[in-house]
Amino acid sequence: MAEHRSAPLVGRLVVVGLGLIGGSFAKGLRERGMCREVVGVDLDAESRRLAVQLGVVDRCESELAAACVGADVIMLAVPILAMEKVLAQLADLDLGAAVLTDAGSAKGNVVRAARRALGERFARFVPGHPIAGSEKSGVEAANGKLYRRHKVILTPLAETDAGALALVDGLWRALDADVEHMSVEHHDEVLAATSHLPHLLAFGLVDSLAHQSENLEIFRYAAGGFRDFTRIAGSDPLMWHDIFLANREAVLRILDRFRSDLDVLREAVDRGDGHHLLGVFTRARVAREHFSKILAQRAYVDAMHSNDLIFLAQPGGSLSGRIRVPGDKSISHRSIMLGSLAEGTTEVEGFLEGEDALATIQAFRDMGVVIEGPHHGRVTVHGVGLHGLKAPAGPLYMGNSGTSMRLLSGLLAAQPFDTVLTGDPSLSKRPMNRVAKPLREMGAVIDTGPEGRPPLSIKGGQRLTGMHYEMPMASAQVKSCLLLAGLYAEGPTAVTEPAPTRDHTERMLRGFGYPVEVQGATAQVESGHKLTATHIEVPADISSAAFFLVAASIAENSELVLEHVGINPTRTGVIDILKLMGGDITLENQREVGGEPVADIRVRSARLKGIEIPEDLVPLAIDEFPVLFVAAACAEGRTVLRGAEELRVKESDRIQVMADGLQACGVKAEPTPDGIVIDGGPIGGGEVWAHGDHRIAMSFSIASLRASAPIRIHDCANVATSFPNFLALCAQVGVRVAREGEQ
Ligand SMILES: O=C(O)C1=C[C@@H](OP(=O)(O)O)[C@@H](O)[C@H](O)C1
Ligand SMILES: C=C(OP(=O)(O)O)C(=O)O
Repeated sequence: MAEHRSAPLVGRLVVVGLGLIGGSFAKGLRERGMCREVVGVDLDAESRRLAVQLGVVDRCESELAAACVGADVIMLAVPILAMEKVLAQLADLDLGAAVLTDAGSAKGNVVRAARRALGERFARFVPGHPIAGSEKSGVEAANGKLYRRHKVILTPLAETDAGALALVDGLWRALDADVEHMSVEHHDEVLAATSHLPHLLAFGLVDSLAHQSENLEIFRYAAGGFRDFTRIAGSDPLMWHDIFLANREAVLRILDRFRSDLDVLREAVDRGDGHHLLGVFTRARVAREHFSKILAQRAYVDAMHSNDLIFLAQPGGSLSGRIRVPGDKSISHRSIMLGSLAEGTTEVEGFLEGEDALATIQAFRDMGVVIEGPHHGRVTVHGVGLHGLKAPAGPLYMGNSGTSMRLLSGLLAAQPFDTVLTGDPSLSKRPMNRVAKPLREMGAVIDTGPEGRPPLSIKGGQRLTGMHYEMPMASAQVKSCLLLAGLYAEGPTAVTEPAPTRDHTERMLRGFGYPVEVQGATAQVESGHKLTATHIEVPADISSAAFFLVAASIAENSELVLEHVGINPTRTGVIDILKLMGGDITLENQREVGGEPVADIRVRSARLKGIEIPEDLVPLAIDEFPVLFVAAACAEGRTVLRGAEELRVKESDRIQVMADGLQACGVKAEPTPDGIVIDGGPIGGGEVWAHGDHRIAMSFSIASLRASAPIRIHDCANVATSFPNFLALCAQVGVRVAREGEQ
């Protein structure tokens, strides 16, 4: 590959210290033609000889003074405790307008030394730290690409010259590093925690075991954990000795904090407190997975590309086979919420391992609940009882999940501690007054962002009073929110809905032994009872199955069985609507599992026709409309939807976004304030935008089955919120959609 070359940024670069770090900096800039000349200085003659031989530098000098003549940039890459001496030597030289920078792993002491030594010239010193260690060392290991996609932290001070900073920043960027600027203090704290403390523990553990063991015999058995944990104890002792002396204050602060956590762990082991241990271990494991993802992304996601995950759907195809789509999202959320508030241990099976349900798990972990899993859909929730939640350390992040935020707001309004609920950009646009207002009527103290949007700040320690609330819109989230608040309120809390909505909360409360009275459109609870842990089997999500119900209906020669799908009558609107359109759908093997009806659903290709969708079916199919619009586009004649304004406040404005996408594919689709009018006809290919809405992304993937050319769908990452294995199941049954570039 041709090396990327540009006009030289600097005339003469001097690199002091030709180890891995300095050598790689010199070599990378030299290879890219960023300097007219690169001069190396090192005390070691062999390093100097090798540096020239390996093309790391143009020439070498043994004396600092000789090397620095005419220098434009001087990089100090010497051991950190040698920095002070080199800086003092530099102070005696005439450096003209040269810019100085360094690559030391601790910044506080280098900056102090530089300020002392350089006087006026301190403004031309740009402190830096490339985070790119390697087990290799020495100039022989110098690698011009070492810094590619690695973080480089610059810690400029108030007096640092802006031009000098821009120059050093530009050099690192020329090496494809991700440059960040932060304060000296922040740098040293962060590095003490993420790098210095782990090294101290690794060195300390190996040494401690080595001198305790009489004959070192134990190391013969020290495979796995020991080897992994102590890999970094193989690092350069002299270098680390320097780092700990240089960053002493920050290391001591983090070490003290860790020591007190370690004491708590010790006490838990001593007391046989498995609950505490499990709490620490499960939280740590999730945190570790989270970090690994962040780290992996750094390695694979090119900074040039944004986060736009594109699905490319190829035209045509037919479906066959039997599949089970992932667990029901609504039921998964509730299993964690009620399991956490129950007394005893709740086992959940079939749990949705999608980001929305994981956000709910994380929120309860943040409030001190020990939750094991999910592992292959199994989750174990160690309930803390209705009054056992603890104050979280920071805001609870709900990601993309409206259900998490709205249901939790009811529960949190009644807790003794304050909470703040935040979400991603999509959730941050969604209306929260629908829950905040009635909760305030019950005595809750809640602040929202502008126009009733997140974040929600909920004040703890309020006494809630039950009430009878007539909901202005048919929303299971609002109903559930108020019922959860009602578990803590004085007197009965009743909610009347204008039309039936999903009743998973009512069913599951009963499953946990909590009395719920339902009369007609009104559900009522009263405080003073308790939840008792139970076993929950989550059926497959009919909202996810819906994509395949439509897919197998519109694609020719298709027959598909969707196994173990939840067919709670408050959720089956999609089946009713497809049947009204002429769909060939049969329910087999109907049964009840843990209080929820379940069936295998067989669906075959059918000639669909347009219909006027009965308004009473709207709340029963609320999440399925995006894909039902695709069915309408493939149907003969006109389909009209009314009374569905709620679709405008989901993860996206689903009426507008679907209309835009269908139109882009040549379909006649006219949005109305509360619905849409779609005339069935041919579907072309096209470029569409999912606007971060999982259901839009999946709907256009399905539309491709009847398209005449590929459909390119932008912004699909959120498919993982509800249906993480969507693409794999598509491939399994014959829908030809994949991430762009992976076909
Ligand atoms: O209670 C629930 O689990 C849900 C209720 C519905 O929202 P609304 O109550 O806002 O209609 C639905 O759209 C959402 O996906 C899940
Ligand atoms: C509306 C949805 O979810 P939520 O409100 O939980 O974000 C959905 O999944 O379609």
